[in-house]
Amino acid sequence: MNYISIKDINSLSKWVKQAIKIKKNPLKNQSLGKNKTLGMLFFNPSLRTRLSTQKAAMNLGMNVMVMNFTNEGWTLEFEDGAVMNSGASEHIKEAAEVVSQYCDIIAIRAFAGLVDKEKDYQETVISGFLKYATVPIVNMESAIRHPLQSLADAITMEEFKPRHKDKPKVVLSWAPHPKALPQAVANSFVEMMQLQKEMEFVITHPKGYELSPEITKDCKIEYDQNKAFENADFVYVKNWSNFNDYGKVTNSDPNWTVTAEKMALTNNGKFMHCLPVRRNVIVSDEVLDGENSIVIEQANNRTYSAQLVLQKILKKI
Ligand SMILES: NCCC[C@H](NC(=O)CCC(=O)O)C(=O)O
Ligand SMILES: NC(=O)OP(=O)(O)O
Repeated sequence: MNYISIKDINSLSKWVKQAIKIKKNPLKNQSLGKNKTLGMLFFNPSLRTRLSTQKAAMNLGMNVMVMNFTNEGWTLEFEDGAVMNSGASEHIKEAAEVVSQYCDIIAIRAFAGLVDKEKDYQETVISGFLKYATVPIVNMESAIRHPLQSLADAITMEEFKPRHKDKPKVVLSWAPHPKALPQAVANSFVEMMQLQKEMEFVITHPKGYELSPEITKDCKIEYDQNKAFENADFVYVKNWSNFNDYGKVTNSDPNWTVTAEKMALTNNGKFMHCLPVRRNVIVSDEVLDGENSIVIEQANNRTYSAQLVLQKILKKI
């Protein structure tokens, strides 16, 4: 079993319930991972994913090895048949198979390059590991997906959803950012929301910032952010760079920053963000520090999302 996308989950509601159960007693399965090794490979920076996944593995009694490829690993080649006479030192064929000798599960973080859309949307790095590794693979944010995040988001929404409402309203809102960021978090949030039967879902972003139609399918898009926020129970905020004009920042309109005035349009809505977040660019201090901000609980739930995934894989190996 691999965990590459939220679609690897057979029943989201069951998984969310199981994760909430783990949260109540996280050390219950401390012998499940005994003498098993998790290898965590990072091609990009991380705070939450690195520590929460490591913590999850420790809760299961696993050993953990972390390797940072940004400055420690050999540069890898992913193309079959490449003549490796410049740049990359090692082919993914050997690298993935070698890491598989030392690890029982391999977790990988490899962001989108945001230069070559086709390469990114083919998931070159994680697909290379899937092809050549001989052990299960866990996605810690690939070019186009962040399924450990969206599982933690689902857990958090289950904990905070208003109990009196049949169909809570959830809004995914784009917000400005100075740098070009991947679409992965937004893509996975959308894919997770498509599995939520009991929630109303709206995406809001400036015109031209549409995510891949293969991801959003028939999701409702509302270009008026204020209108989208009306009566919302959860506002999930994230910047992503342009998918059409690929990887470009074509809009940095501060009117899209989430402020207390905008949150006042909601149904006492909760503010969510995967973090790290740029204060007073994505969201005002007032909202982020306010009592409806649930970003810290979201980050806390990353441990239980990772622990559930590792637990399920460990039971199969
Ligand atoms: N893993 C959570 C988000 C990671 C990444 N954010 C960032 O790179 C933000 C960096 C900055 O604000 O400089 C993203 O959007 O995919
Ligand atoms: N939310 C998240 O994945 O954070 P890190 O990038 O710090 O791991």
